[in-house]
This record gives sequence, structure tokens and C-alpha cells, in this order.
Amino acid sequence: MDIIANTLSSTGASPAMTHSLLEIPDFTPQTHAVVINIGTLAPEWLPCMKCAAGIANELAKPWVLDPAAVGASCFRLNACLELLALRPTVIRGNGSEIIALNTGSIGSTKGADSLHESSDAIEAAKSLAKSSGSIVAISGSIDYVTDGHRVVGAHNGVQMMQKITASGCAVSALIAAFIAIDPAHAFEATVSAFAVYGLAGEIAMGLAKGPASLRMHLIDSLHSLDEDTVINGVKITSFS
Ligand SMILES: Nc1ncnc2c1ncn2[C@@H]1O[C@H](COP(=O)(O)OP(=O)(O)O)[C@@H](O)[C@H]1O
Ligand SMILES: Cc1ncsc1CCOP(=O)(O)O
Ligand SMILES: [Mg+2]
Repeated sequence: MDIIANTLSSTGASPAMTHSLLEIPDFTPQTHAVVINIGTLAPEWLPCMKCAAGIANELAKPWVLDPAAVGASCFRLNACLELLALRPTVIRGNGSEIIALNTGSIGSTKGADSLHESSDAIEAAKSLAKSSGSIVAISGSIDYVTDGHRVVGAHNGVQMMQKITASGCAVSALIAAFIAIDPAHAFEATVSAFAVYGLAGEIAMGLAKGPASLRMHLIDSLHSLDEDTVINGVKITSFS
């Protein structure tokens, strides 16, 4: 929650974290986008998540599903399948998470970390996008975004970002913030969020001594990015 909220604040968005069923009906209408992240899922949280997704859908607000560690337990997998039925705008996971969600089976993961390269999950992502109607975003050395037909890659980022716990969760939230700015172009916003986040990571890596200082400099560099740096620094290619 810390890195997610600070990633959003430093970029200019305004985060609000909540998981109480008592307040989700009040909170959700105030948002421009919702992120549902199962990172620390407990049984009593699932109805809250479904409530938030349902309200977001009723109000035509975009929402992003982060299926953190979905391949690690049946509980997580079944929860994600219920959330998938509510049709997230975007699903963002690492390679193993996207493969687990597409096959509907657990086991092929290293807990919250990926056993797969992002490229290993492209076909699974296309299939998941077609079956769910969601945009599917795979993080990794290259971040891929697909709607089941188009595949676009963002090449920014540094390997050490994997060593910051919840850096993936943070980019899921950044995707939601970018979509909030331009909901009619959710696909492009997703690619842009990946590229901008990776670019901030590259700049931060120039100042960092390891994962802890990378985390700090990543938040600082998100805050100080300007338009010229972004336009000159993002590396985006189309694969189809
Ligand atoms: N090998 C890599 N090279 C460059 N960037 C990476 C690499 N692996 C992950 N990243 C970046 O780290 C962030 C978190 O991705 P990832 O580690 O795949 O997520 P998760 O934490 O959900 O497993 C993303 O922005 C991604 O682009
Ligand atoms: C450590 C941990 N345990 C369950 S979820 C999680 C963090 C997942 O965050 P990310 O996938 O962004 O590293
Ligand atoms: Mg991680």
C-alpha cells in the first residue's frame, strides 16, 4: 500500500485505499478509476472487491485487476475468476500470473514472483483478453499490452525493479491513473504508464545503490519527469 500510494501521489494522482464494505459505496463514486489488488487477500475482502467493481461498472468507471500471486493458491485463483466475470478494464500481471489466470490453474509460479519471461505469456494474454474482454498487460523485461489482437511493447525499465516488492502492484495503479486521464484510450494509456514507469526506473537506477534506494529514487524521478524527458525516453514498439 505504501509504494502504491506514493507512486500515485508522486505522479500527480490522488490515492485512497479502502477495503471496508461499510465505506466502498461512498468511496467508489468519488474515484476516477479503481484498482483491485489481491496482494493480501483474505476471505472478508472479496465481497468488498466485488462491490467496488460492481459500482465502478454501474458508473462506467475504469477498473484494473492486479491478480497478485494468483497461481499460488486455489483461493486466489477462484477469487480472481469471480472478479474476471465483472470484466476489468485492464488486467496487469507478471508472466506467471497471466498464464495461471488464462489456464485457470495453479502451480506454475514462484509465489508472488514470476517463473516466466513476459514473452512466454503473450499467447496466454491474447487468449485471456479475448475470453475476458479486458486489456491484458504483462510486466517483465519487456512489458506487453494486448486486446487479443494488437500487441504493443514498452521496453523501458531495469531488472532491479523486480527486487522492489510491489513495484508490479504500483505499475497496476499507475495504469489506472493514466486511464483515468483518458478513459476512451485505455490501451494507449496502459502502454504509456508502463513506459513512463520504466523510464523513471532507468533514471532512478543512475542514482541508486540497491533496491531500497532504487525505490526511493523511483518515486522521486516519477515526480520530476517532464514532457521532453518522456517523449525522448519512452521506447514503445508494436508487435502486431
Ligand atoms: N528484467 C526486467 N528488465 C526491466 N524491467 C523489468 C524487468 N522485470 C521487471 N521489470 C519491471 O519491473 C516492474 C514490475 O514488474 P514485475 O516484476 O514483472 O511485476 P510483479 O512484481 O508483479 O512480479 C515493471 O514495471 C516491469 O517493467
Ligand atoms: C510479497 C507479496 N505477497 C503477496 S502479494 C506480494 C507483493 C506482490 O507485489 P508485486 O507483485 O508488485 O511485487
Ligand atoms: Mg514483484
